[in-house]
Amino acid sequence: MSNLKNNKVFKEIVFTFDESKQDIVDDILYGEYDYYEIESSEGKFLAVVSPYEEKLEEVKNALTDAGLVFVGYRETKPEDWFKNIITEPFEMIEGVWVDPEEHHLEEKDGIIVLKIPQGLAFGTGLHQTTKMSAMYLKKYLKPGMDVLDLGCGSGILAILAKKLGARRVLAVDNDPLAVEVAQENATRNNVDIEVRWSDLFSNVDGKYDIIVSNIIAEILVEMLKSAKNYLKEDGLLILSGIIVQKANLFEGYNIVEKMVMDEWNALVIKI
Ligand SMILES: C[S@@+](CC[C@H](N)C(=O)[O-])C[C@H]1O[C@@H](n2cnc3c(N)ncnc32)[C@H](O)[C@@H]1O
Repeated sequence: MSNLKNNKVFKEIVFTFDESKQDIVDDILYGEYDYYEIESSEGKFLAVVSPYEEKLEEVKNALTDAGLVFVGYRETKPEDWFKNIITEPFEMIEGVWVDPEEHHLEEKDGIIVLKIPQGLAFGTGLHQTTKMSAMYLKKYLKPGMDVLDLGCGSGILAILAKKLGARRVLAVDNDPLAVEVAQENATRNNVDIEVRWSDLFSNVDGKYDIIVSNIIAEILVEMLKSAKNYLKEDGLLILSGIIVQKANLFEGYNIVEKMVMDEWNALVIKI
């Protein structure tokens, strides 16, 4: 686990839980904040946590404007923050296991094991949007391909891409903490991938057979405007993190394939 977590206390904001607002909540928080339900004797609550305190104020206002009722602040240590999260290995998608706590699973008979501890970056392998991206990587990535993971979070997809036989893998994120965590996870998984800070393509070089990007719909649409410059001929985009209501933002693109899990869409696009 990142040394950034040691002894650190994080601020959390707590709201009353309102199931009817789940889509709005996902739309505001997805990809940038950790958020989870708390059950207590007084009912259900929604807690939002971020290593960046100033961002919490912004999100507090956005959620209040969306009609959620703010209850108060709490302090949480990573041990508490992560305590509801799975520590046992689990099969993220067929043939790909995630081992959060070094259980030393063996990679045999074509099984891939990703060692990804629960951490401060998104990408534990539990979220539908990560799973759909992983399924498409498994389907479309052929050994020797070059892959860009744009918005790498924990680095889970970049590490998977390398283990599926990719040649060059570049993983970028605009959150410095994610860059640090992804670097640590690359070392932990003993894979040779490049990890660096980049806001969309600002620090990306080269051309790729596959660009995989699991970010919110609006940012993906922005990304698509210049994606062609970073794709090889016949290159593909694997996009995920698209909430169903925003799928229409991708009308007009050449959609090769589409998958839906709960309220999330993933698309394979050719441009
Ligand atoms: C939903 S997480 C995806 C993490 C991981 N790839 C996965 O699929 O589980 C989205 C990531 O995109 C990053 N991100 C958001 N906007 C970005 C931007 N403009 N440029 C680069 N990364 C961005 C966030 O910091 C976050 O780590």
